[in-house]
Amino acid sequence: MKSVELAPGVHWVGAIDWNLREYHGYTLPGTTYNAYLVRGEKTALIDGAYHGFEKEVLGRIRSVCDPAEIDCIVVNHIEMDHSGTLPEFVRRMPGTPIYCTERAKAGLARHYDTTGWEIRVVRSGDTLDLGGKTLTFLEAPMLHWPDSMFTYLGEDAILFPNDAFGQHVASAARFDDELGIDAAMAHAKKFFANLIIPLAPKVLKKLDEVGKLGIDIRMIAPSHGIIWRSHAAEILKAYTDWSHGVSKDKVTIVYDTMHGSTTMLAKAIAEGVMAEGVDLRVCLLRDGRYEGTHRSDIVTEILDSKALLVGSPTLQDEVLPTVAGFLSYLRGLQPGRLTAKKIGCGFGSHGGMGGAVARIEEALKEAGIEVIDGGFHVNYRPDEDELTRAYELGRRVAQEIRAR
Ligand SMILES: Cc1cc2nc3c(=O)[nH]c(=O)nc-3n(C[C@H](O)[C@H](O)[C@H](O)COP(=O)(O)O)c2cc1C
Repeated sequence: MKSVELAPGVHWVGAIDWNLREYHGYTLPGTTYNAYLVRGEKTALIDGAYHGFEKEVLGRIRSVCDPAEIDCIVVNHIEMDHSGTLPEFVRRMPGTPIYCTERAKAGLARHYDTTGWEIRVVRSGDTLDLGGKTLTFLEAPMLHWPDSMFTYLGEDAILFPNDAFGQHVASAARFDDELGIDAAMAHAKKFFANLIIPLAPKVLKKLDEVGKLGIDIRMIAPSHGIIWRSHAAEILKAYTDWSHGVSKDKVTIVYDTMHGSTTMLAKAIAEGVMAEGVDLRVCLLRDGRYEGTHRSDIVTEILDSKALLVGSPTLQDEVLPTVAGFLSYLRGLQPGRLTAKKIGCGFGSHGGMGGAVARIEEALKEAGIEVIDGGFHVNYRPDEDELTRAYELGRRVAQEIRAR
């Protein structure tokens, strides 16, 4: 097992979960659980990994020092993908002080039997002097759990922000310049779209707070994925842009169908959007017969789209289950919390009663999307006139976003 040096006395000692393909509703090509050793006169371990990765992390630590030499453990976030190794580490290193926030202390006790654990609560601005290396703590509540905090290593200007700026990717690359900036940004964007969107106002506030501290950030070492060594400024800017909802003139159409009528509408709308020269993604939700686009990839497309059109036929007075699942996921992510608001509308086919389009538009509003155009629905197969009206809807949406 090898560690990877970030700076003299600072090592990555994390674990690679090569085969993880799904995590809280999000598809991923594996991930890493990043833990770091910081060695001054004393040695600190920052974060950990999921239960089951103890041997891997300990093996990497051993390539730097005897685990018995660890003087303290920093828990930036209690979620089990970072704290799962903690019980075993405490068992092996009894009495080792654990530094975390007040809420983390309470949360750890809800996950593990913390009897006898030496937990020391820290607050923003508190420091831990390791002798030649100084850790400063910054509470970051709800980025992304109540217990979250960032740790800053002043001497090397390295920020350990746990999940913030992370990405789910399993690779031999440990650094942004090794993976390539385009791939690193693409993974970071998907992570932001699936986890961070509802926290956008908090991200902007925290970035402002960090900016006012005037600290130098040369490297950002998150708890998942690659370490931002050459492109720290770019990922900071990307987080600012994504939180502000900086978007392209781009429309995302998401739909599912039983017999193809809603597909006909989606395609006619798409033609209208393209006729206006606006960028477009058309995403079929998985319905078992076709390999559709997964909701976690769809929300990544929505992040930088200005408009979202959602289509479904009516099924028992409802939307199709695939569409319902997508809308539920979208409501949770709350794209309305991004500074720039998105526009949207519903469309679909029905057998006379309808209902799906109204449900879609209700859900879009609840997600914070401004609903325009009052919904577009047809009875059974759309005729030529209805397809022309669908095409015109596409044109109108494209014109509207260009005008904004
Ligand atoms: C099981 C089932 C339930 C349906 N329930 C409704 C309904 O509650 N209200 C309605 O207006 N149409 C209902 N329909 C009719 C469909 O909405 C209609 O066939 C529509 O054109 C299908 O669109 P698609 O071709 O995009 O799948 C139902 C159809 C099926 C197969």
